[in-house]
Amino acid sequence: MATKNPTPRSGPVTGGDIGRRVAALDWPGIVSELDARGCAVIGSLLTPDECQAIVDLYPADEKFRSRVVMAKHGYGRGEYKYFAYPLPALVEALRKSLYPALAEVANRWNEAMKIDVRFPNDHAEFIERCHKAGQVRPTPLVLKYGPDDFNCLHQDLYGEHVFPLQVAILLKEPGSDFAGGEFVLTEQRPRMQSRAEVVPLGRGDAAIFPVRHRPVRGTRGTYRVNVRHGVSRVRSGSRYTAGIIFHDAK
Ligand SMILES: O=C(O)CCC(=O)C(=O)O
Ligand SMILES: [Fe+2]
Repeated sequence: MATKNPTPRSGPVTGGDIGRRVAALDWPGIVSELDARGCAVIGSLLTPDECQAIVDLYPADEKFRSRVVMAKHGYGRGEYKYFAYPLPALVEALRKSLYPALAEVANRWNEAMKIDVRFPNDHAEFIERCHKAGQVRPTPLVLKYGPDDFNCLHQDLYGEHVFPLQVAILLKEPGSDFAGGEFVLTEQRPRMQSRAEVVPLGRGDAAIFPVRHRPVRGTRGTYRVNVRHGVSRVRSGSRYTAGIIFHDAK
């Protein structure tokens, strides 16, 4: 399941190296995991220093457009903040460089699910489509969980335009920084009960998963499986994640 990035580098958190790092990933392996299971893990996409640099941004309110206290909305327990534009260089580089390979998957999936929408291979072009439709607010975010915090199963839909895949990067080390707090996906097939998958992540690992649904081939053709994601209860310590969502919000 995990595709290891062989050369994670440490160094300044500029985002300058991310494009090359993403290009060097085993994309055929990632794509075949996405097609077969709906989820793929990129091992060590970010270095520990890069993870910490994102965690360190969290208190800097000027970098964010809003803060959400999850319990207030019934979303779970814990909090998150959406970045403001311009995004930090590292986050912008991740959003831009991860997009093109995922757009190819998204286009194939939409074709399989008989959904007419197709995605350009350049993220800036897709964002222009969002902005023209009034989806102008950036969606990349940082989530922060403490003891007993959790994230209810949900889908990150923010308007008419939806890019079908998203990425979550774990920024803390399970086992030492926190316990519990597993990343969970559930899949609901038509007329069947839901099935859960726990996705094991280490610090710096990135999970790629469907925003809303994915195609699964059955005996009577391809059908849509409804997917939701969330986080189980953090048993102790502090857990942070960075979420890269490719569509913007109304
Ligand atoms: O904290 C997590 O692992 C889940 C984050 C999440 O819901 C997201 O990135 O959209
Ligand atoms: Fe989410």
